[in-house]
Amino acid sequence: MKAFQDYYPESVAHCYGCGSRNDHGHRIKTFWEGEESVTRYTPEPYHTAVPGFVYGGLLASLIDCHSTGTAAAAMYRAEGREMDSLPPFRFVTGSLLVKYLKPTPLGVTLEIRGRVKEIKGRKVVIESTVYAEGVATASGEVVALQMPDDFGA
Ligand SMILES: CCCCC/C=C\C/C=C\C/C=C\C/C=C\CCCC(=O)SCCNC(=O)CCNC(=O)[C@H](O)C(C)(C)COP(=O)(O)OP(=O)(O)OC[C@H]1O[C@@H](n2cnc3c(N)ncnc32)[C@H](O)[C@@H]1OP(=O)(O)O
Repeated sequence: MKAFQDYYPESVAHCYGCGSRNDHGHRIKTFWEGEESVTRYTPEPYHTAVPGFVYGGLLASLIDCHSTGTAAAAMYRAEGREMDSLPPFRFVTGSLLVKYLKPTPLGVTLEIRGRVKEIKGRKVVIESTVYAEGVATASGEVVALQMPDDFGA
């Protein structure tokens, strides 16, 4: 089964969090499970905050890219379109709010689960939660915006 990120065109697949063409990045893979999107990721020992626990910046990065990918996939779903149909939906992060609920242990596979909170025009709001062995350790809200044609101009 193809992940959301496998549909990103090669020309924009360089993102540190989710680009398949970034050898140094996290290269997350996200899939639908019913109404929720799911990413599974196992942090490396060097992703340490204090010994035994995951660095919060990594968790923010995972929530960010999990949520922007979910935003794009949700927009395709809302319009009843296949994810390889044109024109592509490209989303960037407008805002990212992370709440660290409990220390996140290293050495286990994390599960990030996302839900669509709102779709309005070019804006999609996604709520995502990080689970470690079934315990919610961080939650986030991402406002994702369709990338303007003049992005970076
Ligand atoms: C399933 C996939 C299928 C295939 C997909 C195909 C292709 C995918 C292609 C590429 C994927 C590429 C990369 C991977 C994806 C993500 C990468 C990870 C995330 C990042 O690492 S990405 C870098 C960090 N990111 C930036 O570098 C953004 C810099 N910034 C801007 O480029 C503009 O600032 C922008 C575009 C954000 C907004 O500009 P704009 O002109 O479009 O906005 P506008 O004024 O029209 O507002 C419209 C509505 O958004 C609300 N709104 C506006 N700005 C907001 C904000 N900041 N926070 C919260 N809400 C905001 C307004 O309040 C209004 O809301 P309302 O309608 O409710 O009033």
